Amino acid sequence: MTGSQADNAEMAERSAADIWSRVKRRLRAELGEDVYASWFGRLELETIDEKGCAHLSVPTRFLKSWIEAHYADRVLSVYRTEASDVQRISVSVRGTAAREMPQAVRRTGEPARFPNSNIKPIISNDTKPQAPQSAEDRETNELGGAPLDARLTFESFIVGRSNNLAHAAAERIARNQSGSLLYNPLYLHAGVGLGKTHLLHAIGHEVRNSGRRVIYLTADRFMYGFVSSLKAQTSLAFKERLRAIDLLIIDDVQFIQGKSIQQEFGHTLNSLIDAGRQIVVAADRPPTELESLDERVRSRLAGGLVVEVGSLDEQLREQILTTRISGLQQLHPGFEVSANVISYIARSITANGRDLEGAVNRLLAHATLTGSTITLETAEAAIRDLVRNREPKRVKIEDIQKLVASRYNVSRSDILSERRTAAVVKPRQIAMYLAKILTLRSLPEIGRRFGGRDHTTVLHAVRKIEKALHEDTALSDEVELLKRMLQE
Ligand SMILES: Nc1ncnc2c1ncn2[C@@H]1O[C@H](COP(=O)(O)OP(=O)(O)OP(=O)(O)O)[C@@H](O)[C@H]1O
Repeated sequence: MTGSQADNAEMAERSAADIWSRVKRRLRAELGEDVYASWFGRLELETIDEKGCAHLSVPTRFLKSWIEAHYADRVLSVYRTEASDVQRISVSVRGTAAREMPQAVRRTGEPARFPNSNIKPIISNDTKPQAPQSAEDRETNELGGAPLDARLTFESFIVGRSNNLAHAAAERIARNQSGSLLYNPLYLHAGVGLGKTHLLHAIGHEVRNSGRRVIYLTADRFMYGFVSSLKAQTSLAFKERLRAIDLLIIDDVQFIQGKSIQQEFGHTLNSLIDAGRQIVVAADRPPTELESLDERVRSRLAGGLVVEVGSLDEQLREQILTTRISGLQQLHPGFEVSANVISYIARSITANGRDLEGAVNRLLAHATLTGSTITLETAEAAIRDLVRNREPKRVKIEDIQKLVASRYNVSRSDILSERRTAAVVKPRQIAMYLAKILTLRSLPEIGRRFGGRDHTTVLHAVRKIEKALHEDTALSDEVELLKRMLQE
């Protein structure tokens, strides 16, 4: 590198760092100190490549998947406010970043090259409308709606035993032109990566293609839209606009928080339903278990059709893999994956659709980087960490009690006892909270396992800790650490 090239690289690096500081400042201002500290405090910029992808990194897989699932759109849009040439972002786990970004020159300002550029970044501007085309698009933008991903349609959704009811209900609603509403709201719930968001987007596309007005919001976008309209004293206009659309889709409703926002959410639900507008929501749990939501909102959500999307069985996993691979083959004609390899992956990756997608991307990266055929051995090596790291671990209530007791210097029998001193109450409540979120046990069952307590005591503990986690960053870090230790 010549002296002036080095100077240019240094300048580019400095300006990328300045922009990144401004992006972080904006995120902090928009999301508030608590949310920022919990999720973005350790987010770093690694590099920006020549295709305009900002490669960010975090120290843990957990942070990566949380940011991807809940804040990807927001980070991209804030980034683009500061640097309009940034087209997309990708988040990796530090330490694995080098593996995932084989030729990126990290933090140098030198352009990076990505031979496997067909591996989709988590959110790309390509899937967004480039410029508002219509009044409807403008309205969607004003309301802070998220774009619909062009890949997530009914055509690309594979139907099996575990999701046929959800699929049928979604399709019925999307194709209903009769003017009378069938199920309102439609409430889909499922564990992580089982296709809820895919179905929501599919409904959105279908309804929008029929000329009706659709807005797709994630819970945080709903909260953000409402809070910023309040700040700008335009909340009435916001509500009116929201009520004027035909279909409101809200993803991840379990994250709607805050008393006034919940009230507003409840009013919005009521007035849209009363005005004959369709609502479709998705969450990671049934409405009865949305413990942090107001009772009236919960019952309104439960008042339509509630459908669970079950886990993907092996046959469904195989079909999803086959469809994804044949989609990619249109772009990469040489990308061949044998039936043996597909069934090996379908047997090995059982957790969710997102991991299946990750596995296919790994195979493609392997094939395009090495140019070699994918054998069972290469597939096994390519997905090894996905299989090992992502397999959900069964957490036992007893282990939770033991770990929390030792962390807080009390005994397990203290936790099970009737003692009510602060030194025992707090760890007991944390242990109950962890039991609720890390195991499939019901509240009454957890109560029984905590010295024969009533389920309302458990519910109280869960709510108390959930609230405290939002207010106390140190506690939130502490609980996060306990969670990880239990799942490791
Ligand atoms: N039945 C299916 N057919 C095709 N693809 C599927 C199916 N189920 C899941 N997927 C794919 O799996 C990935 C994860 O699905 P999706 O994002 O819809 O999950 P989710 O249930 O919304 O999870 P989360 O709660 O984490 O947001 C997506 O790429 C999706 O297209």
